Order: sequence, then C-alpha cells, then structure tokens
Amino acid sequence: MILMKDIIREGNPTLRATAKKVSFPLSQEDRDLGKKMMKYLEVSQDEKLAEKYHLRAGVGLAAPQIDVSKRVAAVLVPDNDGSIVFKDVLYNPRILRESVKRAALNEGEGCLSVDRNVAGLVIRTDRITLEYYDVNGERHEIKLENYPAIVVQHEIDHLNGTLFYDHIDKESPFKLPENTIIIE
Ligand SMILES: CC(C)(C)[C@H](NC(=O)Nc1cc(F)cc(F)c1)C(=O)N(CC(=O)NO)CC1CCCC1
Ligand SMILES: [Zn+2]
Repeated sequence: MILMKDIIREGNPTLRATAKKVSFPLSQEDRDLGKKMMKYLEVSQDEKLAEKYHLRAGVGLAAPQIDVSKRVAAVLVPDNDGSIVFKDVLYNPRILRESVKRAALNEGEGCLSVDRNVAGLVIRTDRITLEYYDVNGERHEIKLENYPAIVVQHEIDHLNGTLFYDHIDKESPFKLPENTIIIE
C-alpha cells in the first residue's frame, strides 16, 4: 500500500522528468501500478483510514510522484455530498482540446509532492476534451470542466515534469487574467 513515505517530494529529479508512455496490452506491473495509485486515493479520502496511515487526502496521484516515470495517473474527484464526480486510472492521458476560457481555484493549489504552501492563482483551462486509455486498453474521449478538469490538468502536468506553481505569475500571483473564472 502506498504511504506518504512513498511519495517523492520537490528536489527529486523524477518530478521534473517527462514520463514515458505505457504500451498495451498492459503488463501486470502497469495494471498493479494503476490499482495501487487508486487505492491510495480511496484510503486517503476515508477519514479514519487516512488518520490511521497518516495520509494526506488526495484527489489525484501521478506515477512520477511514486518515482515511476510512466504516463499513468489516478483521479478520484468527490463532490461535496460525497458522491463521485470522476474516478478512473488514466493511461497515456492526452488533452485533445482546450477552451479559450481559463479557470483557477479560488484557494490556489497544493501538491502531495510539495510540502509547503505556494500562494497564487494557478491559471488553467476551464474545459478540456481528454483522451485516455483505461486498464483494459479501451479508448475514452470525454469532456471535463471546472474542478475535475483542474485535477486532470494538474495530474497530466506531473507526467510532463510541471508543478502547479510553474503556472503562478511571479510578479503578481493574484492577478486575474482576462477570460479567467475563479472556481470556489
Ligand atoms: C495536495 C492536496 C491538498 C492533498 C490536494 N487535495 C485537495 O486539493 N483537496 C481535496 C482532497 C480530497 F481528498 C478531496 C477533495 F475533495 C479535495 C491533492 O490531492 N492534490 C493532488 C496532487 O497533488 N496530485 O498530484 C492537489 C490538487 C490541487 C488541484 C488539483 C489537485
Ligand atoms: Zn501534485
């Protein structure tokens, strides 16, 4: 089971590397990789278990964060009544289309691999068309917007060696650019 000690932090070069695509049919190793990343998210979102295992509650986790430089990410986005908005393990995810409209989370972003607060608006695309392959090699092409779209963009960034604060305007971190909405 993945624990916080297995999540690499800033300074580890794997976080800045470009991860490699996986090939299909998936090896057992690549199947297990996706499974254990999703397991982390599920356990971390269970208050009792998160406390027991000292886990930070996560909505997304990318393979490079557990020092595996492969294009795999797990996403588990709950909505505030606890139901699930989006849940899947993404293999070779790719953003096909981006809306002109931009979006940023009101409270900025954090990261399981960043043990400090970096203030500022992380400007992202509000709506995306996402292509990815699931554990069975099935191709998916879906549209996401607002919070789920933000999470997926944050995870795909990890596959390209990008961290959330790379998107923060150094000069004026809280400047709201044109056609950018704030997501509460
Ligand atoms: C870094 C951390 C603060 C733990 C962040 N969680 C989060 O923003 N809130 C959260 C957690 C839940 F479990 C359920 C919930 F609805 C909200 C997170 O998981 N990530 C994932 C990450 O670091 N992936 O690499 C950071 C988020 C910032 C914006 C998108 C993902
Ligand atoms: Zn992150």
